[in-house]
Formats: sequence, structure tokens, C-alpha cells
Amino acid sequence: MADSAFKLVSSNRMFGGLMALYSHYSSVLKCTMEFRVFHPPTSTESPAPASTPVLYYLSGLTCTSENFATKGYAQAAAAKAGLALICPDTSPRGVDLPGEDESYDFGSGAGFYLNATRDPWSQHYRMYDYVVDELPGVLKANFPELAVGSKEAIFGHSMGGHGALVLALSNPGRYASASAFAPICNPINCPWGVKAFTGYLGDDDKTAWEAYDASVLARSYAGPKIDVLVDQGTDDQFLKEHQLLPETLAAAAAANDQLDVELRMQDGYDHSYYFIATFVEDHIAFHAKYLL
Ligand SMILES: N[C@@H](CCC(=O)N[C@@H](CSC=O)C(=O)NCC(=O)O)C(=O)O
Repeated sequence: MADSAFKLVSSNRMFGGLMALYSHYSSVLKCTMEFRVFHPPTSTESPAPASTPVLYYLSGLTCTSENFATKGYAQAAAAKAGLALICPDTSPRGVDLPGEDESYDFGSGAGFYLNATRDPWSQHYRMYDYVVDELPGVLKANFPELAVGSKEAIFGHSMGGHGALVLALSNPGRYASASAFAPICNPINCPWGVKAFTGYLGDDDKTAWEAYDASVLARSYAGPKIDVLVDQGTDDQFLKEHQLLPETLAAAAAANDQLDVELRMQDGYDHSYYFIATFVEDHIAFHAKYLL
């Protein structure tokens, strides 16, 4: 086994809080993983047990935990609101599976926040369990001031928006709110999703895919009422390529009273971190309403 110790890799003071990078051995993914945490000033200055609400951010294809930390512009708003931002990586790393690094939309950097059932991927690619269970356990053990398990919300971008919506809708009551920037809303019907789900889950039983499709989950969601905010740029190349399908999610949610999805079409914005940075403050304020 690789070095299993939980470690602080680096830390920088930012807006009165701390932007930190950690590493640990994941027994779910069977590899060493990195994740970043923005600790707001309230949590570094007066760390009362379970007092700091936690907002998970799931990144998109090709990302690590770094993209959002360096290009998301979320820390000022999170510092002001007193929310901790948790940024996991997007896949297992360095596990050396054949074909893992051949394409940007499958394998490394493209874990799709699911539990693979097909060999060899099922040995390592279990990002759903990692984000829902293992990582919160690591946070709880190392940062007692974080309100893990009591005040949590989730958001993400593109593949990470898909992850945020799926995790929120398949764990009713766990996350106080969910939001997304340009999420993949109906992966069972888009090229990215079909490729990933075929590889990770196989195509013998496509009903198994539905557990990881936000639009399917939105139709049947029966948990406590949850509000969801989605921002989508109108000039997003992947929207035009029918990878994102926000209209399918909106239609599914419209038929379900337990779910309030606000889909905001943002004129002229693309799929990039410039778009995310523009609206991230709105998303932090949205989650703060439910977490504070
Ligand atoms: N072909 C491109 C596609 C990668 C890309 O655009 N990734 C997006 C997320 S797309 C859906 O999950 C991203 O966030 N990229 C990182 C960034 O910092 O912009 C490529 O390989 O670059």
C-alpha cells in the first residue's frame, strides 16, 4: 500500500481563511488521492465543533481539485458566508488501468461520480462512494469544526454538475441544496454519458444507468423538498453538441412537486471557468440560504 497517512501538502492564506491541499490513501479507490479545502476565517479562528457548513464542489472532465481553486473565484464569497469549500479530484489517479489515459472523457479525470461495475474499472472507479462516504469520513476525522453530516450542500460543473445533481437526488435529505453550472443533465442520452456508462457499467442492462441520470432521478425523487439552481450559458459549445440537455432536467423537475429546479439561461456565456466565476457568488449565496 502507498503512504496511507493523511497529509497537508500545501496551504495558503486567502481572504482571511486558508486554501489547503491534502493527500490521503483512499481505500475505496485503492490509490492516493488529493483534495482541496477552503477553510473560511470563522473555521480557522473559532473552530467550534461541527460549526462550519460544508459545500462540496465537483469538477468536470479533465480537472483535478486545482481548477476550481485557481479559476473559480469562489473563496471571497465563501469566506464572507463562512462556508468551507471541499474540492475532490475527478477520478482515481495512477492506478494504471489499460486505456485509462487514452481519452479526455473516459478514465483519468473522468470518473463520472459513479461506482463502476465493469472490470477492470470496478476495482478503482468508485467516485460515488468516495464522495458520498469516504471523503466526508476523512473530513470528519481531521476537521472536527466542519459540520459534516449535518450541514452539507453540493454543486459542480459539467460532469461535476451531473455528479452534484445525482448525489443530491439519490441521497434524499443529505444535502440541503444543490446547484450546477452547465451540468450534464441526461447522461444516458448524450455522447459523453453513453461512452462513460458503457465503459464503467456495461451495456447489457441499461436500466442500471438510470441510477446516475439526474433527469431520471428528478422524475421519481420523493425525498424532502429540495431547491436546485442551474446556470447554463447559451453560447456553450457542449450545449450545442447536445451533451448537456438541460431542457430534459427542467421538464422532469416540472412534473415533480418535491423538486424546484431554477434553470437560468445566461446569454452569451460559454462552458469555461470565466462563466463559472461570473455566477459563483450567486451559487454561494444560494447555498448559504439553506446552510446557515
Ligand atoms: N476537449 C476538451 C474538453 C475538456 C473540458 O472542456 N473540460 C471542462 C469540463 S467539460 C465537462 O465536464 C473543464 O472544466 N475543463 C477544465 C478547465 O479548466 O477549463 C479538453 O480536453 O480540454
